[in-house]
Amino acid sequence: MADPIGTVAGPGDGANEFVFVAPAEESIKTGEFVTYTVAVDGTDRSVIARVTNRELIRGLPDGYLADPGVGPETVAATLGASDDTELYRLRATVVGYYDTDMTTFANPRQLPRPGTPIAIAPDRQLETVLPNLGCATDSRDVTTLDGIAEVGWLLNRSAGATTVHLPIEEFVSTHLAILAATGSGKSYTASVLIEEMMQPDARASLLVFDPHGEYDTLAEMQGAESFQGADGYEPDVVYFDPDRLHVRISELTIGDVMAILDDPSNRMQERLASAWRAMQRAESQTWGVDELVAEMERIYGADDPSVGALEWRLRRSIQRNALFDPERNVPLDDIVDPGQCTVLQMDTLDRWNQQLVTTVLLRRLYRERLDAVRGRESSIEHPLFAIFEEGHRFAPSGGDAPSLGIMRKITSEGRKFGFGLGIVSQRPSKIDPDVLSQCGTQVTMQINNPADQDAIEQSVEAAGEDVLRELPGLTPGQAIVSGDAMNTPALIQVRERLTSHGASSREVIEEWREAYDRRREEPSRSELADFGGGESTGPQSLD
Ligand SMILES: Nc1ncnc2c1ncn2[C@@H]1O[C@H](COP(=O)(O)OP(=O)(O)OP(=O)(O)O)[C@@H](O)[C@H]1O
Repeated sequence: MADPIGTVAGPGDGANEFVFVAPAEESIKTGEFVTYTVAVDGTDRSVIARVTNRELIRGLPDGYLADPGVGPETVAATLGASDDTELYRLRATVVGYYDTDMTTFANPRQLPRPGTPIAIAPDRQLETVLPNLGCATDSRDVTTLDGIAEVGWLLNRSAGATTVHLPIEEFVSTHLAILAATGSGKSYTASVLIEEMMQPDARASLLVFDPHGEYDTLAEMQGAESFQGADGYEPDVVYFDPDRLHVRISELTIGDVMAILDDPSNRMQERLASAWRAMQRAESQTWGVDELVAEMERIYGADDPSVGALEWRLRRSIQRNALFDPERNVPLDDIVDPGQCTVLQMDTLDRWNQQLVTTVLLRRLYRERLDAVRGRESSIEHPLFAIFEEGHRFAPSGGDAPSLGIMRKITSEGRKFGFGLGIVSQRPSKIDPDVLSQCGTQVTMQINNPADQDAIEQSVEAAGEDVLRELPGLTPGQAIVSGDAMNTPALIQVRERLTSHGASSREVIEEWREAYDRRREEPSRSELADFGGGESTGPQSLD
């Protein structure tokens, strides 16, 4: 065991809790991982525990400290106190010992006895056992493993001392949530994970649904040396701009059309549904509003008033919306491929069109994955991972987005079909609770809003109360990682991106000052007029 830094004093309040005492110079922070040795069924086990609280139990008397002009060392020297005058009482919760057969933590079912020495858990041990990497020992060089994502390092340790790697397979198959207040580093962290998934040892097939155009700089991965494989691999980053995002009309369901037409009457619904079914049975699936209206007229007659009203609505809502097309859709072959990250740029589409294009695309992708897994012909023979910036927009808790149904289906069943979702959001309380609670791995960053904190507490079961208490105090780039990809939650500093960050907020003051300087350097209108330039109606026009 490493050098002891404290000694167990006795049990704590909770069943898994104990208290230990340590001198001040050890400066152990809450969230730190400590270790002790205990015999379990005759075998010595190295147990890990998380520090949850610390309080000063003996320090210099307040009366002496009241004078800010006198330093604590002087007070201590005056009192004849030695260096260990300050003592801390720390509470810790037992995480467990690493069971190499189960490759996760096991509960030792006993607390350390008073007097047991406590040490800081070694970096190498934590790197091996904190994330769910399935290691067969409790201390190995995890950097040599394939398919892992280096996300950052333990926050309580010095920069880079204890790196944290997440198993990519785990978070892509059981879904991921990245939750944080605006400006706390959500898209930064998502980009770090994307970079890791596009490395030569993972070669992921990724789709990024980007409503704000925040992922433009991922293109830097192409051609960058750190992304190149020995066999010539390099990631392909494909941007799909809004002009290329189309929904083929025949791919809409009758439910989508009813929602698009904004509450048609019962009579209209009946007419539309029978014509729609007839069109879907037709051999050619490249039909538009004209063909659909002709079918309704064939069934109900050209004079039918409901058909007339429907025609008007269909032309206004579908035919005049450039998103819908009788023929064109988003070719799946163009957007999914191993080693390819496709960014669907939706920034110029309104929210409704963003939801519609996403709904239809997700349904198609899901169907292809279902066919692939069931042994039927499929155009997507490999697993997929789709990331949603503004995730609450596509799976809102109010249930009013057409995309919600397919998002729920994929989060509840996608695992079986190799289709994972990553939800990025600044409003966890606005995400559908079913979708959020199905996200097996969570990266949670600074959150101040109480409603959002509650939503996290309810859905992110894996992160215990004591860890979630840290949320308001985090700064940008700091995160709690919990869930399936971890054996126990940990507080981390997310590493720096390899590509540059495209979503930084603008430096307003700097931009004002620069604009002011530029303006001062430009000759003024009257100066231009003096030189015979500009559009002055001054003396020259009088000539
Ligand atoms: N891990 C990190 N390392 C260094 N800087 C970071 C890190 N994470 C975030 N930042 C800084 O914080 C800023 C905000 O991050 P980011 O753009 O990801 O926020 P966001 O939560 O996505 O915000 P928004 O909701 O506005 O999109 C970044 O521009 C970057 O400067």
